Amino acid sequence: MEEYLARIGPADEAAMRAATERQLRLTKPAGSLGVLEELSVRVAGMTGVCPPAVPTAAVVTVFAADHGVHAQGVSPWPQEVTAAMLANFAGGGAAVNAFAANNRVDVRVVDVGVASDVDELDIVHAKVRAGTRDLSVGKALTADEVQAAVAVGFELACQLVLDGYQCLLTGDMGIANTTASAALIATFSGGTADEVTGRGTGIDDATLAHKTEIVRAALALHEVPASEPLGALAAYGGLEHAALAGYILGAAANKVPVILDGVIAGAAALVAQALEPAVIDYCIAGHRSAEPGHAVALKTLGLQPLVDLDLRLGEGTGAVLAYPIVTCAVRALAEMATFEDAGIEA
Ligand SMILES: O=C(O)c1ccc[n+]([C@@H]2O[C@H](COP(=O)([O-])O)[C@@H](O)[C@H]2O)c1
Ligand SMILES: Cc1cc2nc[nH]c2cc1C
Repeated sequence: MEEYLARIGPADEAAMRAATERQLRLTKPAGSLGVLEELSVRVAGMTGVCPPAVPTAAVVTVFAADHGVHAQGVSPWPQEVTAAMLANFAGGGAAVNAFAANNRVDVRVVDVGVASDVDELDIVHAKVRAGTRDLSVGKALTADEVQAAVAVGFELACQLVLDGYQCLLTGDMGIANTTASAALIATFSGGTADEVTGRGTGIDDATLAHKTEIVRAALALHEVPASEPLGALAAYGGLEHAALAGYILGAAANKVPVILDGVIAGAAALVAQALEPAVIDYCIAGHRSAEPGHAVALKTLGLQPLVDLDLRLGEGTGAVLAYPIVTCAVRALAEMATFEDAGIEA
């Protein structure tokens, strides 16, 4: 872990200054591209280059895992749906596949902790254990399991950058993972169980009240302070959250932008931020999920979401939807004429 964190430094100030100055010379009124201007400056800072290369090679990695807390009746869906959806991702039939095809984003699928074995050839088999233990009765993971899952995400991010990807997107699949997300978000934001617990895939009022009680009791049982991010992963899981935290750290270590999806990615990013605050310099919030804990997470992360369309699917759909906004922002900075080029008196 120390070795991973030592590789992460803050964004490049000189590249950001150059990008801010270049934005003023492009053929448009200053500030008229709104949030896209700031986004392009941030990408210059991440990559250390002005103007940065347009990140046309992008990949969304869907980390999948199961959750012992499913036994408490916190999700309306059977656990087997996690494994079934892995086969669907591999077959190209999920929403994330459709969005990715539309936006020319590659899809990688990783089994980091699915309860049953998925035999698909087209997925990365990196199972740390077959689902977490129930976070409502004890620790979800051991310290070694946390470390192993973080390493899966970090090492994969490094490999993807070696493969030529210039932008990494987060995705997740795991029935019951909005419960673990809520506990993690409460830990790092200081929010209450009521504020961070939501309907996930879609539960009724009675199940929401029960799920909120599970989160409240788990927070009281484990009492992990925000200063112990690995302890929080051990207490609540999940294996996909740990792998996502590693993946986000890996993107930052390689100076590559990482576009975050919804509430699961938000929870994982909070873990990464607690481990190394500079990681946020490399994070772009793709969207704001309808799950209430996500807005709380984004506030603590200090990130403004690019898209807000009431999505609450996961899989990386919100990140893939936001990706062309990122390429437009960078392409404008890189390819627009300056007033000088165009012979326009500014
Ligand atoms: O990305 C989000 O913000 C999001 C919000 C609600 C649900 N999900 C997805 O739904 C699953 C978890 O929902 P649940 O109700 O089983 O906890 C998991 O596969 C997530 O990818 C994802
Ligand atoms: C069908 C289905 C697809 C999903 N994709 C991400 N989470 C999901 C949960 C369900 C239930």
